[in-house]
Amino acid sequence: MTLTKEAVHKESPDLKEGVLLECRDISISFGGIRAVSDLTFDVRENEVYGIIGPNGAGKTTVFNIITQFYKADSGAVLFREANGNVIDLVSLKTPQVVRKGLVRSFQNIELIRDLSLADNLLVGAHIHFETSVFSQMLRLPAARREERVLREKAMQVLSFLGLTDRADQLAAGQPYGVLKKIELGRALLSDPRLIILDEPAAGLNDTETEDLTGLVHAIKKDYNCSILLIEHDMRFVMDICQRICAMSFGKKLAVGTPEEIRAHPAVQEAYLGEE
Ligand SMILES: Nc1ncnc2c1ncn2[C@@H]1O[C@H](COP(=O)(O)OP(=O)(O)OP(=O)(O)O)[C@@H](O)[C@H]1O
Repeated sequence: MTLTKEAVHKESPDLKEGVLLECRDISISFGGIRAVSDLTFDVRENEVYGIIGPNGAGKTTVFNIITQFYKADSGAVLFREANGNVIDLVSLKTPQVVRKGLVRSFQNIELIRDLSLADNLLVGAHIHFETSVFSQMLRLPAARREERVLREKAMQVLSFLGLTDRADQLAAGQPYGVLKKIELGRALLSDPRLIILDEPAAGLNDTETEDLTGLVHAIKKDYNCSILLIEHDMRFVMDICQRICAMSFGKKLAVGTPEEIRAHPAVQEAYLGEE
């Protein structure tokens, strides 16, 4: 029996129209510390959404809960798949979450210095291979075909990033801004529905940060995906996000547009200084 779209929705957890991801009442404790406490927020389709908060507010823990690296003590992480079906990610393991189109890029760049930028893009793409490890090892035709398609896709991503000229250059010795772009490129290679970025502007100079702002806008438009980010650089967050969730001590202080967050008294007190 084939299920109609309506039937799939009926059996799925409920998610508001236009919402891609919702963390619903998520909580987690480590020992006696409640790192995240009954937190609810949602990210819409094709939205850039920021999470801000002082050190230890629980931001990274939220990312770890979304990607199922940590299992929440309670709550749900609802996600709309490409076919419209809504699932609770809590029932999945991290690699399965990645296959659903949620990709995370880390604050620490993890590139292989002695590989070209193109090859660095392809590292990690193996998770999306359809062919078996066996056929990849034996380099059977199907595996070779798949590798060729991925390589072409990597070249498209490099072109999008403005790095075609550097495709064959080693990662070693590249400017930090270029390495950061390759990190982002890895996420793009996997047809993401949601890209999760941990402090993408950390360590970038002003020009590189401006460049990244343009790139995030272009990703949203050309790849038609959403971006969820943690960032301490307030100017960058305010420039780039449609909505922001401000956290403090594991709890939500406020959600709103950059203007609303900037003007929110509790947020001013917590992060921006009372002035
Ligand atoms: N695996 C863990 N074991 C024990 N405590 C943890 C663990 N992960 C996070 N915590 C605690 O949870 C709290 C929230 O940490 P988290 O790293 O999420 O904060 P953050 O907002 O990302 O901070 P920062 O901006 O400094 O990265 C902190 O008190 C931290 O020590």
